[in-house]
Amino acid sequence: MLGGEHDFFFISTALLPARGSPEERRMIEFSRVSLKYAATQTLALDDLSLTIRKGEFVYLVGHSGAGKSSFMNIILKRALPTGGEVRVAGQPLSHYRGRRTPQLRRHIGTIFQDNLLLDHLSAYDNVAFALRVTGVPGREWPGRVTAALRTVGLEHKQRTLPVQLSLGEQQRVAIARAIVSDPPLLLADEPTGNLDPDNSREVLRVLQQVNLRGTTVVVATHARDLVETFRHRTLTLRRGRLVRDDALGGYAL
Ligand SMILES: Nc1ncnc2c1ncn2[C@@H]1O[C@H](COP(=O)(O)OP(=O)(O)OP(=O)(O)O)[C@@H](O)[C@H]1O
Repeated sequence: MLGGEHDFFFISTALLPARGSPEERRMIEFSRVSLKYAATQTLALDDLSLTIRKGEFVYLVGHSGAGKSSFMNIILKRALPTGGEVRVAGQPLSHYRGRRTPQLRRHIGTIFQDNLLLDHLSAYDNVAFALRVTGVPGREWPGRVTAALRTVGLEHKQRTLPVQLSLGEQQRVAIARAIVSDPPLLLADEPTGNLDPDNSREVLRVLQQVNLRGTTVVVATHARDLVETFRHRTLTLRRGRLVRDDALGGYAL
């Protein structure tokens, strides 16, 4: 799948690395990136350099305030770096200005804590909503939505409203919504924040399954037990700097 159907991410070819080159296998590249929030003069990211390759599953860990959400927000262009360069799928983020910003976001699935479901829509309609906003033809919705809900084990709850679902189920609907458009990149910020251990492990299993289908997955988390149980490369941030990069995983805080 990599390099196949995910190629649609590569919009402008003029600026892109040559096919098959090491550069082409990179999904996220931060080169000496800084982010200072103007209002508070907080240096949230400090000269941060790192690379995440296509198809990787990576944890981002660090104490509260270490810069994990800021890292995600830069990738989504919710925050602009005050220094350095960021590339996503080989494309400099500066390429996605103005009306191109939605093009970028359309190809990145997000699972954020504040990513609430729409209360008045069923699980099915919440997931279909993601296809509607990305312009997928209506005839494709039933098959894709059902498949996404099946992936998260909720095929039988398609017509259920969020209020009638448990927190864990709601989180799984949010995951289905994030993966239904088959994004090449999935960013999850504390995806198990409000969940009990069983539901947290279930969410991790689903994210791993999505990763096995070719999606690059980045998970920011405080959940030490999950990082230790489901081992993947783990990047540790401290005060906006990368202080550890453990290829074999492990929680070193
Ligand atoms: N919009 C903002 N304006 C000003 N400062 C901010 C803003 N967002 C974050 N910060 C500050 O930037 C630093 C990094 O915050 P960030 O949210 O990236 O950390 P985090 O690692 O995600 O923390 P947590 O684990 O608590 O979610 C913190 O000092 C925070 O107070």
